[in-house]
Amino acid sequence: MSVLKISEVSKIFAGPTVAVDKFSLDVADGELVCLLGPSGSGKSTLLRMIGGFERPTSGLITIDGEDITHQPPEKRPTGMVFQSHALWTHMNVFKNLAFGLKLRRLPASEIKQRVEAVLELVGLAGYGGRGVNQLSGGQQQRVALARSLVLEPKILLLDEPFASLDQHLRERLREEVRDIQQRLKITTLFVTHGQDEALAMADRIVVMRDGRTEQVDRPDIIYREPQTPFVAGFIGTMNLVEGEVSNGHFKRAGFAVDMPIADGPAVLAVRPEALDLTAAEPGTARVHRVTDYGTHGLVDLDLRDGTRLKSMVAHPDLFKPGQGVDLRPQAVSAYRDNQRAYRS
Ligand SMILES: Nc1ncnc2c1ncn2[C@@H]1O[C@H](COP(=O)(O)OP(=O)(O)OP(=O)(O)O)[C@@H](O)[C@H]1O
Repeated sequence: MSVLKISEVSKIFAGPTVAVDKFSLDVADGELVCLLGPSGSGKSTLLRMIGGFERPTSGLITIDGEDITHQPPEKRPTGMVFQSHALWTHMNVFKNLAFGLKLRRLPASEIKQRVEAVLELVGLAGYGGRGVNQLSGGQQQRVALARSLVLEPKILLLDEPFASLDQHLRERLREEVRDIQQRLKITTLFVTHGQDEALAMADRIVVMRDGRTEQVDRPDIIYREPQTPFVAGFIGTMNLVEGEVSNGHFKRAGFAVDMPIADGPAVLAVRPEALDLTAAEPGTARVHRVTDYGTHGLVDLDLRDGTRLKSMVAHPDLFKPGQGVDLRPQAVSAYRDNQRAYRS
């Protein structure tokens, strides 16, 4: 059952800049959807329109069937956590969380009980009396999350909430948020430009480009079956090779792959882990560099025209710079302009 329905929503800023361009999406109850895309692709603008902090130029947003397109933020059943958490520094943690509940005129005993429960949920039990400035960055971000959760929103909106934190803490917090989200079964939209974050957390990923959807799918499908060269190049490491298809073969500088599509220019996409190497002289390609990561190796290699590819290998010690290799791609996609991927 879809809870949130975004239909043909656009936002055009003066300029004019089309930040979001006829964007549509249905989000199911309890789902966590990541909006992923490069800087300027319209992720934050879209989220802000759902939260009521930006007015759509056109289109419709409904929650549980109710049109909320032009409702002010405080009237919507949404809670938003921003990158800069904007906690009230003159109030302690408890007061930060209690504020919104007081506005709703809840009895003091219920406020206390709800604040304590949510502090427990975000791993900050007993921190109510602390000043906000006495907390670490990660703890402040947990308080910001708690401040949204305590109001029991129907939909949680997170706009790069961990962007200012270091890598280690970011990974920990995203696991915590995923746990909390699943425990509460709260429908969540999460903006990030971290692909790892999206792959690790999301039920579905929306890859955005220029205010539009490039692909919406489960993370594993986005990774394994990117529908466009843009998605292929944006998520994970991908070898993208421009070449020509003729007589059922894709060709580039002596590198040939069966590709039973019509003749013409095409882009071939193959993941490093799907590009097997065997030693061969002179071979189709030459090893440029070998990097041993302990668990696996990465071989940088050059086709005869200098096109650089990457291959992931189990035994990096088998390869040396300057050595010739043949390439055996296991799973490839090929793209034509404006067409869906062909896979073999
Ligand atoms: N208030 C504004 N006035 C004018 N243009 C704006 C405004 N806010 C955003 N934009 C423009 O709209 C486009 C989308 O911006 P948005 O912040 O939504 O992208 P984003 O994908 O969230 O980027 P980032 O990852 O850098 O936050 C950009 O071209 C941006 O410059």
